[in-house]
Order: sequence, then C-alpha cells, then structure tokens
Amino acid sequence: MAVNTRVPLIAGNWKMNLDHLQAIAFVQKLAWSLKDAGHDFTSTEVAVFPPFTDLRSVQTLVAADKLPLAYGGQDVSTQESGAYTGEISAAFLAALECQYVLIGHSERRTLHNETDEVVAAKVTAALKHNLVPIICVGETAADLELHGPSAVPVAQLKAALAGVDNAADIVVAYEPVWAIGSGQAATPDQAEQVAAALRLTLAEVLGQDVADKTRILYGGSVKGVNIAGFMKEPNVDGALVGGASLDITEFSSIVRFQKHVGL
Ligand SMILES: O=C[C@H](O)COP(=O)(O)O
Repeated sequence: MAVNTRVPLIAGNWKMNLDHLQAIAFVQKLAWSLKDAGHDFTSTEVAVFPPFTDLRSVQTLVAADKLPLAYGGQDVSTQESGAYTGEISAAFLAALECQYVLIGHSERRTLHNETDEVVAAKVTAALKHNLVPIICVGETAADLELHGPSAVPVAQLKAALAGVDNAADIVVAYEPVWAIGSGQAATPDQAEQVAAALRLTLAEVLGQDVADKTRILYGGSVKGVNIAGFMKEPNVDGALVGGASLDITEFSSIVRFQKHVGL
C-alpha cells in the first residue's frame, strides 16, 4: 500500500450566492480569519468556487494581496469558442488563473440535463487548458435503494474519464445527492466505502499511480461538527462544501479540521 501524500483540499462551492463586491469582502475576511488562526495552507489547501461574474474580482484580489487561496469556476463549456450563448470556455477560466473547475455537479446534471457524455467532454475541455477538473459524482436516494451506494458514482466516474490520460491531474468529489443541502450527511463509513470504490476505479482506468495521487473529496451537508469524521477515513482527502462555505466561521472550522482530529 502506497504512503498517502495527498494534500487535503477543502473546496467551497458558493453556487449562485455572493455578487462580485460581496465576493471581495468575503475572500478578504476568509483569508484573514485563516491567517489569524495560524492555518497552514500547505498542509490543507483551500479553494473557493464563486459565480462566473465574481472570478475577475477574486483573481485581482488574490494576486494583489498574494492570498494563498485557490479558486475556480462552477462549470465550463464543452466548446472552445463560438456561437454558444451563455457558455464560458475553459480558455476564459484559464485566462483568469483559475486552477480548478467543478464538472458534473448534481445540480448541473439534474437542472441542466447534463449527461455522462457532456461531463466527459467538459473534463476533456478543462484538461486541454490545464485546469484541474473536480469531477462530481453521486447517487440519488432512489439509486441508493435500487443499486446500492457505489454503482452509480463508479459508473459516472468511468464515463467522465473517457478522454483522460494517466498524466492528468484530476480531483473526484463524491456527493450523494440525498445528502446535498439536506442537513443529513452520509456517515464517514458510507463516504469511505464509496471513496474506496472510486479509487479502485481510478486504478483500473488510469493506473495505480494516478489512483494513489488523486484526491477524493466528500460533499453533502459537511459542517464544522462532522468534518473530522470524514477526514479520518483513509480514502477521503477533503470536502466539497456548499451551504457552510458561505459562513466564514463555519468554513474556517472545516478548513481547520486538524484541530478537531488532533493531527
Ligand atoms: O457542492 C457542494 C455540495 O452540493 C454540497 O452542498 P451542501 O454542503 O450545502 O450540502
């Protein structure tokens, strides 16, 4: 068994919250609050995912104040450029120095009918522009009852990796749909079971080295009070946080999970 050298990642998905002015104030306060608390950004990486209209403001602030925060888009187009009204290309995100992009979030899959093929095309588009895709997978409550916990997330991951080679830097986020915004998080055991299955899939498709280095996040009602349980699991390398990422005290407490687990 390889030694785990994966740096935990705590990612805040703001969804459709905070305009560009609110984003500036929020990111500034978040960085100060973590700095004041003595957070070591090299031991746990922190990323935020603001709406597209905030990204230029966040980029300017992060660059000017040299903030140790990563950021990225919540979605990306499958297309390079052209007549695609409302779409945002991977090249545009790269030009704003985004490091990451969320792809295949369940809200995109359900509200915008994103298929596995579309998700795979978005992953390919992101990698082409050196963005690290955070590939979101997860089962609904009905899937869970019909197929058990891992079948749907594993199938979604396999489909998303269609155009990925084993040199690619990717992150996987396991987000059971039933746990998102419900206040009812999966148990650490449940998250670990699926994360382990996802890592096996990464090994099958991309090789053991990629599986060993790829971070797998858990998402779905993560809070300061439950993060430690997830982070004790060997295959969970961080969290994709929705609602709690909009509260600086709560998000900081999640980022500083080592405090709770005594690491
Ligand atoms: O992207 C984040 C997930 O949808 C989780 O959202 P939540 O933390 O509000 O449950």
